[in-house]
Amino acid sequence: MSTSPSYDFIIVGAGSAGCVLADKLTRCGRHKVLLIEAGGTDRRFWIKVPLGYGFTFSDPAVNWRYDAEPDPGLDGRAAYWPRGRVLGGSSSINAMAYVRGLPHDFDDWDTAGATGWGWDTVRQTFDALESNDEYDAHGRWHRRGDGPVRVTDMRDHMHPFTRHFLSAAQDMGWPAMDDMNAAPATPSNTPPGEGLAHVRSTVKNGMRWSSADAFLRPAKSRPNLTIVSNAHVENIVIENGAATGVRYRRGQQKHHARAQREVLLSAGAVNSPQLLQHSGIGPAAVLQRHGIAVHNDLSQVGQGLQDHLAVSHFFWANEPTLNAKLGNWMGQMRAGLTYILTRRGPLAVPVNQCSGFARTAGADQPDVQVYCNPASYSTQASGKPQIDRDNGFLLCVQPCRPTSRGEITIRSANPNDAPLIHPNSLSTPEDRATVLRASHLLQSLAQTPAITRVTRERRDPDIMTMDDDALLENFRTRAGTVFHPTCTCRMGTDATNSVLDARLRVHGTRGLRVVDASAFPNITSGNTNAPTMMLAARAADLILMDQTDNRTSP
Ligand SMILES: Cc1cc2nc3c(=O)[nH]c(=O)nc-3n(C[C@H](O)[C@H](O)[C@H](O)COP(=O)(O)OP(=O)(O)OC[C@H]3O[C@@H](n4cnc5c(N)ncnc54)[C@H](O)[C@@H]3O)c2cc1C
Repeated sequence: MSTSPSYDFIIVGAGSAGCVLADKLTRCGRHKVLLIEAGGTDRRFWIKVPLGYGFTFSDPAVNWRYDAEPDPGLDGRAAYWPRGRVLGGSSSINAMAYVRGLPHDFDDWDTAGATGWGWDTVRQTFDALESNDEYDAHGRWHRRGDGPVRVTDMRDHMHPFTRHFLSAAQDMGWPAMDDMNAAPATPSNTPPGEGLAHVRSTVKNGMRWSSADAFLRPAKSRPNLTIVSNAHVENIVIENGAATGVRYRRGQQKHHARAQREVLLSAGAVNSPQLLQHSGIGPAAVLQRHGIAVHNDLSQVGQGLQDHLAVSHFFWANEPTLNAKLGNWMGQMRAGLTYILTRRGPLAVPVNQCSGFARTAGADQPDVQVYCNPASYSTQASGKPQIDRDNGFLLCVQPCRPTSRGEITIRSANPNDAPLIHPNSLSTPEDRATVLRASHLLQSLAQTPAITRVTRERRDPDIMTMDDDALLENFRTRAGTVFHPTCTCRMGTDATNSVLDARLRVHGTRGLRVVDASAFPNITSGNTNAPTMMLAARAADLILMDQTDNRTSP
C-alpha cells in the first residue's frame, strides 16, 4: 500500500457533480484537491457525437452496466441500469436533455429538511451555471448568460416531423412553449413548465458538452488539482468518528490518500451509498451481515431510492421521419460523412427531440413528462440500438414524481461486487393511479388530429385498445427506467429520516459529505443532470463557506 501526499479535499467520482466540485474548490487556489475517478478518458468519438448515446449505452469501457434485481412492480423484470464510468460520469453517456425541473420539486426539498434549497434560491444557481444559445424574442440568435454549462436550442437541426408534435400539443390545449426551463409569462394560469417544446441540450457546436467539458477541462491545469483516473475507491478511512481519507486501487496497486479537511463523495446514486456501507456507515444489520465493522449505524444509507419510469408507444408514419435518414446503410454513411465534415446532420442531435410537462386529469401541477421522437427503434440483445427501416415515431409518458422508494445495499464485503438495486417500482397506490392517468394522456395524444393525420398504423401493442387493467399491465411489462436514480443518501432533518443535513454533511461522521444525485430529498420532475450540477455548485459554496466559518462538523 502506497501513501500519497495529503490533500485538503478528496473528491470521489468525476461525474456530473464531482467535476463541478473540482472546479469550484480549486478556483481560489487555496485548497489542494484530489479527484479520484474509477473510469478513464472521455476523449472518445461516440462520447462526443450526440447520437453516439446508443453506443456508449452498453459499452463496458465507459459504463458500469448495472442490473437491478427482479422488480415485482415491473412484472419481475430485472432492468438494465447504465451509469457512466468515465471522466464526466453519466454526463458523458447521457442523452443530454437539459431540464431544471419544476419549482415545487425544490420547494419540496426545503420542506423535507433541506432548508435553503427552495426554488427561489436554486434558480439563481441555475442562472449562474448556464449559458443558453437560443433565439431571442425578435427571432435573433443570441447567447443568454455566461455560465460554463452550454445549453443549446437545437430546433433548427431537428427533424421537420417534430412540427406535428407541437401541433398535437396545441390540439391537447397545452401552452406553446419555447423552453421547458423558462418561467411562464406573467400573468399566467399555466403552472411553470407546462407545455411541449423542442428539447434544449448540453451540446456545443454539434458535440456533447458534459460536466467534464464545462468544469474539469478549465480546472485541469491548476497546480492545486490532482486527477487520478482508472482508480477505484474501495472505502473511506474513518478515525475517531471522522473521515480522514480514502483507500483506492489503481491496477494492482493499493493507495491511501489523506484528507486534511473533508472527503466528498460524488460517486452517484448507486455508488455513494455502496461506498458508505463498505466504509462502515449504514444500517448496522446490513453491515454486520457482511462482517463490516460499524462506524456509524445510519439506517437511511441506501434507502429512499427514487427513479423515473417511462413507457413508449411506436407508430408507423405516412411521411418521412428520421428513419428515412438513419434506417439504412447508405443514409448512415451520409449522416456519418456530414457529421465529420460539418458537425451537423442527424448525428449532431440528441435522441430526444420534443418534450414537456403536462397535467393529467385533476392534477394542479404538471405530473407527467412527455417525450415525442421522430424515429422508431429497438434495442438489440447486445444493447446496441437498431433503427427501423420504415418511417416511424414514438410517443412516451413518464410520471414525474413517483412516491415509491427502493433501496441499494451491498451484495458482499467485496467493493468490486455490484450492489443490489431494488427499485421497488409502483409499490404505492398513488404511483399506480398516476400510471393510469399518464396512459390515458398518451391515448389522448395519439388521437389528436395532428398525430392521426401522420399515423399510417399504430404498432403493437396498440395503446388505444387497452382498458385500465391492460394499461397498468402494459406499463408493468414494458415500462423502463430513464436512468434517473436519486435520493439514496438524501438530505433531511435528522438520522431517522435521512443521511445528510441541509449542508450535505453525513449525520454522525465528521469531515464527510455526499454531493451528487443521491442527496436529493425527492426526485425532481424531469431529467436529473441539471439539478445534480446545480446541487454540486451550491454544495461547493457551502463547503467553502464552512471552511472560513470553521463549521465542518455537524
Ligand atoms: C443512459 C443515461 C441517460 C441519461 N439521460 C439524461 C438526460 O438526457 N438528461 C439528464 O438530465 N439526465 C440524464 N441522465 C441522468 C444524469 O446523467 C444523472 O442524473 C447525473 O449524471 C448524475 O450525476 P452524479 O454526479 O450523481 O453521478 P455520475 O455522473 O454517474 O458520476 C459518478 C462518478 O463516480 C464514479 N465512481 C463511482 N464509484 C466510484 C468509486 N468507487 N471510485 C471512484 N470513482 C467512482 C463513476 O465512475 C462516475 O464517473 C441519464 C443517465 C444515463 C445513465
